[in-house]
Amino acid sequence: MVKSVNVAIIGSGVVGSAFINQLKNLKSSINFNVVYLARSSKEAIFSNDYKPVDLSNYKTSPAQAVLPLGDLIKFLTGASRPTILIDNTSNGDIAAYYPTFIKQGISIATPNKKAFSSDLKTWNEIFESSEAPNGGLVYHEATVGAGLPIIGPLADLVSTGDKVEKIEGIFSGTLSYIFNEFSTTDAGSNTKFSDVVKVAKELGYTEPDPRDDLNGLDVARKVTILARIAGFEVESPTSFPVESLIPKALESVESADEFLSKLPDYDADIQKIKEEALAENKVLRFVGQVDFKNNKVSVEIGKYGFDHPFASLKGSDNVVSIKSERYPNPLVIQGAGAGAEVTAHGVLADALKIAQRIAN
Ligand SMILES: NC(=O)C1=CN([C@@H]2O[C@H](COP(=O)(O)OP(=O)(O)OC[C@H]3O[C@@H](n4cnc5c(N)ncnc54)[C@H](OP(=O)(O)O)[C@@H]3O)[C@@H](O)[C@H]2O)C=CC1
Ligand SMILES: N[C@@H](CC=O)C(=O)O
Ligand code: NA
Repeated sequence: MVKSVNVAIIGSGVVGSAFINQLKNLKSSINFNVVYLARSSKEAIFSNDYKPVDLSNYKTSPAQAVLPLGDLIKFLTGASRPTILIDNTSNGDIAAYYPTFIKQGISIATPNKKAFSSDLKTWNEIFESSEAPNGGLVYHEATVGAGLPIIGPLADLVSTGDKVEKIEGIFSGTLSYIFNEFSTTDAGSNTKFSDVVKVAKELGYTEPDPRDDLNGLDVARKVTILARIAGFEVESPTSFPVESLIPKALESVESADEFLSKLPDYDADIQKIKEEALAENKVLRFVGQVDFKNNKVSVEIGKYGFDHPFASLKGSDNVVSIKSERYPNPLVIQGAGAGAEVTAHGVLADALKIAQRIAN
């Protein structure tokens, strides 16, 4: 008999629409029955008899108001099959509801960092609920380095007894792209910082509001997640030093659009820092670090010599180096760390792993 799982998808933006497309073309022995699709924060497609949502025309199909989260849980647990919730939003309220979903036996696959990088209490609640009998499973590989295999391998090292000493890397696809384009070894380059920020947004690398990348918080969230997996009890992503690239005068600007329109006025400031680095034969890179020996977690802009591996990164590449007892020469993982397709495949691969464990 063919095994099946029910799937509820929230969000059809940059990552969500790529996810839906990949799911539509998935060849699997397990049947993924999409019973709920919130295509925006207002509209959802579902029917009370759990009829599969037609993914070929979800953008135009008749829709209803999205279900409040409590009602969504009732709807999903009312079905006879196990359910995977795919949260393709960056919404904090949905993230705060994860423990409730999991306690009700609903599994989660998501690229949304919010739940895993807020307070430590929520982190503990999520994983304790997941390990309890009948708890839902939780996979979140795409919360760090998009589809790159970082969380899985790090968790495997730790669960088999390795001791992590240091994790260091470039964890933002957006900031990698921006600095790879803006701060190069080429003294003749006249690329403007604000122009590259706009391109990074157009390419789908940024958070819905690019200020969440530029203020360092997105990197701080990823560093928090990796530190916690490695056993470092980080209280929150604001409990350690995080450098921001937002000009002081623009900190209180209301909208992302207004911020982007005013950013060119401050190009000269970051241009000066770049030129100072260039005079020392160095480039600027935005780096996160967890250093167990020195009990230090940090997120900051640094200067790196032309021959440093960070200096030759391309595009939106992330690179993470994990130094441990077993890997005194660090384990290094590198590749595209943002973008619709690479993120969606990370989420879909997680959904497949869950389905293989729970489908019936
Ligand atoms: N883009 C990338 O390269 C990567 C993204 N991620 C993560 O993936 C997630 C999605 O990012 P991205 O696709 O770029 O973001 P988008 O803004 O493009 O998409 C978010 C989607 O979620 C919807 N949404 C928001 N709140 C709700 C809600 N309460 N109910 C239903 N739908 C809702 C939005 O609808 P509406 O427009 O109506 O608000 C929109 O469709 C984020 O958590 C991000 O951090 C992770 C790795 C890489
Ligand atoms: N905005 C993020 C998206 C992935 O997490 C980034 O640029 O890395
Ligand atoms: Na990843």
